[in-house]
Amino acid sequence: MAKESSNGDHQAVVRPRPTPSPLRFSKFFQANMRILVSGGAGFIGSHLVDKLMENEKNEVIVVDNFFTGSKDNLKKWIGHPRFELIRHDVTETLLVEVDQIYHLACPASPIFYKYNPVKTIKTNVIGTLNMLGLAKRVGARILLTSTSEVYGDPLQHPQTEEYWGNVNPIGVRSCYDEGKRVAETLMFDYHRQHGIEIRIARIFNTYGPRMNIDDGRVVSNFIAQAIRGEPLTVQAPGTQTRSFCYVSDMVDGLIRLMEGENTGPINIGNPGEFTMMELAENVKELINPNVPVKIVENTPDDPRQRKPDITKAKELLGWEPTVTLREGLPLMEDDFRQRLGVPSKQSS
Ligand SMILES: NC(=O)c1ccc[n+]([C@@H]2O[C@H](COP(=O)([O-])OP(=O)(O)OC[C@H]3O[C@@H](n4cnc5c(N)ncnc54)[C@H](O)[C@@H]3O)[C@@H](O)[C@H]2O)c1
Ligand SMILES: O=c1ccn([C@@H]2O[C@H](COP(=O)(O)OP(=O)(O)O[C@H]3OC[C@@H](O)[C@H](O)[C@H]3O)[C@@H](O)[C@H]2O)c(=O)[nH]1
Repeated sequence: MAKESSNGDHQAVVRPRPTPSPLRFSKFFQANMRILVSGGAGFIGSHLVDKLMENEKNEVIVVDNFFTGSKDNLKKWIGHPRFELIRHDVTETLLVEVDQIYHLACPASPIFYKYNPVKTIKTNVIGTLNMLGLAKRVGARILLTSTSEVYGDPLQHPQTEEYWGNVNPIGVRSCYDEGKRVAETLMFDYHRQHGIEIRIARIFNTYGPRMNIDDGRVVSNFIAQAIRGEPLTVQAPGTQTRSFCYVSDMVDGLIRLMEGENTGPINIGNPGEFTMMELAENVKELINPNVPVKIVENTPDDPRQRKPDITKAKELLGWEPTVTLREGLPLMEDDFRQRLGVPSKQSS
């Protein structure tokens, strides 16, 4: 049933949507788009919710188990008539009626996804199965936030979507990277077998306000350390690279992917590439030149280089990032200073 289109996208014969509820034919019915965001209390999810809520035609339902997310991230929407927040673990089934599903639920920081690896796999596999089952039942379009980690420790640089990756199946990161690879497989199998409308975003390292202060990822660690006047902990050797995307650019890319006609997978990330030593130098220069850099031990299987090829995103979504690292870091600093209660020298 599946066809390959000229741009290499897979297109299955889309099955007809289930008949809408009779309420939809009522003259009083307001034809809103009802959108489910799993993991919507987290970092990227809560920014996505803010953007979706700007459109008065959208109703947003967030489900989250609050493992790494928090109600605080959504406090401005709690009680809003177009918004609902449900404490729910995606490894359990969910019965709601929605038109679109953004499926983000999954811990993203290595220290959190390694904390309970079996649970991380269950979230990726059973959680994605449950979301796909829901999409199939109600005829919703579903977007999965996959990751650049599906490329593992990449032997191709920069990474294009055609690259199949170099992933350790039995390592300490496997619960996450192999989990996301299975999640992508499930998405395509539901698409080919059941005609579900799918979208897959391969997200590269994203940063911005609202990241947990103790999230453990490198940008949040360095900014919190610089504000507190502590050494910046560069994990050895410090020559490993990452490409950092500001969260507003990411949200824009995710919505374009959902609204467009391409299944993906599509890389969404900022191609600006930095070594961890260069990132530390930028944070020092912009936030606190007095903090030292301290080389600390790394963790197993840390990818040595990572940079997205975003040709597809540019061509198919008309998307490219607009916020540079040096513009984004100070925006995140303001948010961290507020939450840490440490005003900048100028404002104190
Ligand atoms: N931020 C990045 O750099 C990045 C990069 C690649 C992919 N991603 C993906 O984007 C998504 C969001 O990442 P983030 O950075 O916002 O992380 P995050 O940890 O801030 O958000 C994840 C959210 O999912 C919730 N969650 C976790 N397990 C759940 C479960 N079993 N049931 C219900 N809710 C659950 C958490 O409580 C949290 O609110 C994740 O799927 C992640 O894999 C993020
Ligand atoms: O304090 C720190 C933390 C991390 N690092 C280094 O910074 C680099 C980035 O580490 P992070 O923990 O921020 O994130 P990673 O790139 O390893 O993984 C991320 O990849 C993409 C997403 O799927 C996830 O958000 C996350 O898994 C690594 O090389 C790590 O060794 C430091 O040098 N110091």
